Amino acid sequence: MKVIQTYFPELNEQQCQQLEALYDLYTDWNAKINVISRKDIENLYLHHVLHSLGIVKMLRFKDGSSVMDVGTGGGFPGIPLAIFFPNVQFHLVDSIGKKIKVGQAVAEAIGLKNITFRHCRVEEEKEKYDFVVSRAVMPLADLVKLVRKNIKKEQQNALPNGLICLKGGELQHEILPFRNQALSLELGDYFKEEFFKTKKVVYVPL
Ligand SMILES: C[S@@+](CC[C@H](N)C(=O)[O-])C[C@H]1O[C@@H](n2cnc3c(N)ncnc32)[C@H](O)[C@@H]1O
Repeated sequence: MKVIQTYFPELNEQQCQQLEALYDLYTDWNAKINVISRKDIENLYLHHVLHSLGIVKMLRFKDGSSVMDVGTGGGFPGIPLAIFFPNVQFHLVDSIGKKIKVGQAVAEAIGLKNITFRHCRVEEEKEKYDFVVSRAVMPLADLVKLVRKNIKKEQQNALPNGLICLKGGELQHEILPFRNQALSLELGDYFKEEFFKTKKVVYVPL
């Protein structure tokens, strides 16, 4: 948890308490329904919470914005982002009902009010949002195809509406079709831990 406060000292007491509570909640839920690799639960804050907050380095969503997390699993990156941006509305979708149940239980336990959940495939979701976020769900080109319908026309943020993804490893070929519009950030430039050396945040306006 300390690592989160080191990089985001602006978090208030309520946000810190909510983040703090995640460890026990995910440890308990993960023992019943696997949403994080079991040996990785020890690294919850570094590998999952801080990684999710990497999206903040690309864009600070304006109050009143709406964001959909596609393939959220147990709530990443949606839950850490909903804690970080209490005045932004988040909608988390996943095609596996059991995983959505975990996210819902965690959000309820920490009293998150700015979050809704839906058990569905993103193909079925028709609502529109300012941004879509995602981690470890599908190749960029597939995601772009599926979520274009979910992006609002009206703009209110510092970047035009679009998709912001957390990606690892070699990305050149995935980004190629979008190279003229996409922006990518190396998370290693912001977070010094080894884990982030290969991690990137990619933005595609839609
Ligand atoms: C590897 S997990 C990643 C979960 C979470 N984003 C994380 O980083 O911990 C991929 C998730 O995407 C979901 N998923 C894959 N295709 C999907 C689709 N078409 N619509 C909704 N969810 C999908 C799967 O059910 C799975 O929970």
